[in-house]
Amino acid sequence: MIKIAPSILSADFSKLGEEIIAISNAGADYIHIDVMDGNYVPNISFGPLVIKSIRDKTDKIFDVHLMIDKPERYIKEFVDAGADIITIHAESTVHLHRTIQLIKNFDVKVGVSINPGTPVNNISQIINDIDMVLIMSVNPGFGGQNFIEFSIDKIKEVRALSKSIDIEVDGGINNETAKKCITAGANILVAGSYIFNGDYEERISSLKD
Ligand SMILES: O=C(CO)[C@@H](O)[C@H](O)COP(=O)(O)O
Ligand SMILES: [Fe+2]
Repeated sequence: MIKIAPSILSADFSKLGEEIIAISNAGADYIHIDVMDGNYVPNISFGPLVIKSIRDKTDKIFDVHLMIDKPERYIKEFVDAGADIITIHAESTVHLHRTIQLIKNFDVKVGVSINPGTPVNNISQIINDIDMVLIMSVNPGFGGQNFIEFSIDKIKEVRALSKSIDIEVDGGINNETAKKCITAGANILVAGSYIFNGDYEERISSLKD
């Protein structure tokens, strides 16, 4: 089953609540929430207070993608804000294994993401401890970038390590790149600009098809 996770980074922030409701009604499986600290990535988005304020707009899974340095400092805040899945970057913490255990101690799922320049090998040691691998198919920080083609090989590599793990792909996803990702073994697709720049329902079903 392919799941679609619209990234609200491309939503209209002036009416975020309405956007969450619209994207949920259009068939989103997850709501992908990009948290950026202006340090780990060269952009600043929003934090737990904003997430909390939209939590009651939908029952969909809140898929929180933390692009922040030392995410171990804020896990409790994101759990309290309503995160269902918390994904941290392998490059963002010195103590990856410890931070994974910290997240697992709360009742939420844990994902680990790797940037385009990070080899899959960097997460082979912890892959059996986590629920999801998030392959970044652009350099993190901004929506609307072009898909990096070698991400396809990385998806295949992760799928070879685990038949059952969730593999999410994030960055430059459209109906063409989606096909390649799914064929390579991904089962969750994040899409921001592709979905929010069109008819939400049509775009979500074109990704699923
Ligand atoms: O995490 C990120 C960017 O760092 C993403 O979730 C983007 O928001 C995806 O945007 P598109 O590439 O689909 O426009
Ligand atoms: Fe993301």
